[in-house]
Amino acid sequence: MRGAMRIPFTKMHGLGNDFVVLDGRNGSLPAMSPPVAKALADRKTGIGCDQLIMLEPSDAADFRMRIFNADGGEVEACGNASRAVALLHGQPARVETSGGVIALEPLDGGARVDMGTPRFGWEDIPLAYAMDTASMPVSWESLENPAAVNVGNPHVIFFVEDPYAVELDRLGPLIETDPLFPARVNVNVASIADGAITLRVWERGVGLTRACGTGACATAVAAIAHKGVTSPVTVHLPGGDLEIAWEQGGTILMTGPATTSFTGSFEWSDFAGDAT
Ligand SMILES: N[C@@H](CCC[C@H](N)C(=O)O)C(=O)O
Repeated sequence: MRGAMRIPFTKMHGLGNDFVVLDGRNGSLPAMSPPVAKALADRKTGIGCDQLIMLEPSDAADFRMRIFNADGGEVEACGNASRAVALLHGQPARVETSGGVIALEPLDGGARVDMGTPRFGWEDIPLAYAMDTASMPVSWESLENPAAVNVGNPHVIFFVEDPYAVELDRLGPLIETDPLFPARVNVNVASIADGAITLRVWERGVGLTRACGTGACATAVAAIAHKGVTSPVTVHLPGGDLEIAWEQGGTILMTGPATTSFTGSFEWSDFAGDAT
């Protein structure tokens, strides 16, 4: 068993989607694992967050960002955390994620992030079998014919009259875990009015969040590609607004705020036990 090891953290959020960020860019931190991430994310017995973000050295970019959902699962991308990390880093950077290399540009009070190129192939989402991802021939009660887009992580998008009339807390988990999505999926319900998008998201591995950056990117891309919406587009989320720009064949630019809430430290063995 190791001796005491105190780990500093920064608590941050993007539009109320909140993160515990552990800065191991100099290689100083012990290895993160799903059970430790889940314990730290617990809002009653841990620090509490939607995503645990671990920064590590990288051979492919300026540093690496690893993303763990509150359920402990490691995932490929997180738009809001990317802006938070841009704020923390304080200068432009290329960042390796398991969903691809993204580019951060800090702005006053937030950041612009190049989230890379969206993918539309059914194998890219991934789906369990071939189908049209512009209007999928599937439904869950009143939610039907979603679009699917992978923006580093997998999303389905239902365009509806009123996203706030959808029982997303009940339907979200059914869709997230449907066998059609072998990697599970993030579930977006959106409406379009006056050239802008209103969006709510059931996040894979978390549940309802106040905002989802990749959800905003995926929904904006689907709206531009399939619904005639013009880029750039404002996406209204429960926690606030993001601006998303995308042209066919190009990369997605996401602009929005990020905030540091507080800093602190914890004892590694309180969360990792004897695992290290
Ligand atoms: N909150 C995030 C998305 C985090 C990952 C997502 N829940 C997944 O499982 O893919 C964002 O701002 O993009």
